This record gives sequence, C-alpha cells and structure tokens, in this order.
Amino acid sequence: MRVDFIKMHGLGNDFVVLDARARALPAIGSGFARAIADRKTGIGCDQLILLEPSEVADFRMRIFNADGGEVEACGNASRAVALLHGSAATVETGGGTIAVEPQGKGATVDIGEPRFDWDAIPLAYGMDTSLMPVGWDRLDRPGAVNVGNPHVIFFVDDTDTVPLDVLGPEIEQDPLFPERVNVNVATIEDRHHIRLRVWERGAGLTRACGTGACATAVHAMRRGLVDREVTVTLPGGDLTIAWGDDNRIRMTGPATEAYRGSFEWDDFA
Ligand SMILES: N[C@@H](CCC[C@H](N)C(=O)O)C(=O)O
Repeated sequence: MRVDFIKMHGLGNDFVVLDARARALPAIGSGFARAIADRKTGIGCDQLILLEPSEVADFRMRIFNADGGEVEACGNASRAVALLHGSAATVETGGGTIAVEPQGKGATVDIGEPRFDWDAIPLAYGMDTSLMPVGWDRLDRPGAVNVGNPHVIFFVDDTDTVPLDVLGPEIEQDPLFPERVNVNVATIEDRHHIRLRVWERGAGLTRACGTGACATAVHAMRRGLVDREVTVTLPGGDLTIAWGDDNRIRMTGPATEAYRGSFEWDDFA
C-alpha cells in the first residue's frame, strides 16, 4: 500500500504527518513509528503525527515520539496541522481538545488549562509542584506542570552550560515521574523573555518544544518571575506564550511545510 506523507516542522522540531481523515490507514504500532522516525533508515522526524476523523472535534491528532511511544500533546505539531488544515479548527488529542487557528506563516493554538496538582503531572508522591524539594546534580528545586503532557522545569543562570544530553535522560527516566517527563532548562532574561532548551521525553534534544515553552512560561508566571505574556526563545526560534485571565494558555509561532512524499507501508511495518 502506497501512502502519502507531509514533512513539516515548527521551529525545527520536525514531523512526518500522515493524513488519515479521508482514507483510513492500518493501525500504527510503536515499531512502525520508530522505523519512520529513524533518521538513518526511515524518513526521519522527532514525532510521527497521524490525523484521523473525530466524533468530538473537527479532527483527531495522534502523536508518536521517535522512540515509538504514543503521547498526549505536541505544541509545535498543533501549529503545523493548523497550517495544513488551512482554517480555524478544534483538534482532539490525548491531552484534551485544543483549538488551532492559522496566522500568516504559522498559527495560534489554545492548548487549554495548565494542571499543577502533583497527581496530575503525574508525580510518584505528593509535593508542592511550584518548588519541588528534589535535585539532580546541578539542577535542583524545579517546578512541574501538565499542559496535556508532563513537564519539569529548572531555572538556571545559563541554559547553554547545562549538559542536558546527560541530565535530560536521567531525569526523564527517574521513578519520581511514573509516565516519564519532558525536561526543560530555562533562563529568565527579563519579565518578557525566557530562554529555553528541552530534552523531550521519547525524542531527546529537539530544536524546539511548544508544550515545553507553554509549561515553562506558565511556571515562571506562577512564580511571579515574568508577565502573563512572554517570548520564549528556543534553539530553533521564538514562540509567544500568553496565559489568559480565563486560565487558558495560548501559543503563537511559525510552522513550515518542508516537502511531500510517499512510501510503501510494508517497508516500515
Ligand atoms: N515536540 C512537542 C512535544 C512532543 C511530545 C513530548 N516529547 C512528550 O513525550 O510529551 C511539542 O512541540 O510540544
């Protein structure tokens, strides 16, 4: 079976998008997702994105990390599918229904309300998620936020000096996080600007993480360190994150269609 795909990215966080809204595809297993994502032998991406019909929203978006695991949310892919869809839409995800709207060369995404309760992150045991009494090497006293998916956030003097390739996987796999976690290291530049690097659960270091930017901004706002609208600068570029009086988080930033292609399903099954 020959299948079309669209290669897209949001600030360099890249996706293979399969559109099964009009024509159903065979079930996707973790081995298939891993094979597609493999940068040496597959098409190569941080996340495989599957669009399907939905009974509760305009369409459904399923997200598979490069390690094959299916997860609940992806901020950058939400902007990419908004661009692909071409008009405002509601999107069912594992983390809840979100709203997307194309804006120029990108999109605004209403990703919903943050959750701060320790069991909503989830953590293995109860603690204050605004200042957690835990640490790993030079990274300590983080915060945690669930914005559809789980994030832990460390404020540091300089994100570039943190060995995130070493500490990221250690923290991601720590038993404190029973569903593993996305690891964010952030520097507050001023009340309107945060610098951020992310070790993504199931994908490793990426050029950008949209939900990481949302979680980090909201955590910094909760701690009173920045205003309710900020620019978050990632290695791949900038996102604007606003946390409204309605308690909803809105992310605005670019998205790009790189190219289109097709493959034989059985080559990856
Ligand atoms: N790149 C994404 C997040 C993808 C999922 C994440 N790695 C997880 O496991 O939760 C984004 O832009 O938000």
